[in-house]
Amino acid sequence: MIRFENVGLRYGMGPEILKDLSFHLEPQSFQFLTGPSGSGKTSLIRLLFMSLRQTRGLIQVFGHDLSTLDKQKLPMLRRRIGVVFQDFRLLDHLTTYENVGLPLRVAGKEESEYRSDVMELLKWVGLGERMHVMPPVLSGGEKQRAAIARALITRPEVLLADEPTGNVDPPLARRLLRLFLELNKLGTSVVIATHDIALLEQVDARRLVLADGRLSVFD
Ligand SMILES: Nc1ncnc2c1ncn2[C@@H]1O[C@H](COP(=O)(O)OP(=O)(O)OP(=O)(O)O)[C@@H](O)[C@H]1O
Repeated sequence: MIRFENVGLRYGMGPEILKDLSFHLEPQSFQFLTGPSGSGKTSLIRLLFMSLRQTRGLIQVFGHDLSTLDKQKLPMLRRRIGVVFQDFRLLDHLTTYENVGLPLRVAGKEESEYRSDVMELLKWVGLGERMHVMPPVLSGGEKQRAAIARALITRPEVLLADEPTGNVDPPLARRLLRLFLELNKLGTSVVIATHDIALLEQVDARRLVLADGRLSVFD
């Protein structure tokens, strides 16, 4: 589904922060991405989402080699990947409902086509009662779930989540984890970047571990 071969990354003229990364994200797989602060988890998520270009090596996404891909095809590939950023990136002037529906609106869909899907998804993440309020009045955990719902509304084949439990208490973190596992059972490949040990210990899942720029994979 997504394949890395000897991928390296440096920012500008700085040192190489990711070195010789080689791994494969399989369809319907579930994995944690972990490693100390500053080890490059967010950078790797950005490479997977194609919002950052590798400085060397090969990245194949859904069978397309990114170094030779026509740039106009990027949005089409990105639509198949959902991403939850560490800072949520919700639009404060739109309601929760509108934020979650936005990816479909941008893709040219009519509201009547997606209204019931958005409402159902918001209920699934426990925000059924909060859909008409603006993000500034949502709690950290509610914002997190709104960002997750927005990432899922396009039914992506891969979900990337960067520290999705960074702003929530342990019971909510467990609920979010259950949500990701449920999503994975429905067929989505899930990558959760985290250094939350308590979260990692709850599931016996594949681990991608970054340290000193290198990646070790524990199946
Ligand atoms: N835009 C950038 N320009 C230059 N250096 C950057 C940039 N973004 C990240 N870095 C550097 O790359 C390294 C990896 O950062 P990254 O944010 O990917 O790590 P992380 O594992 O996600 O960290 P954390 O767990 O603290 O969020 C760090 O040394 C960081 O300073």
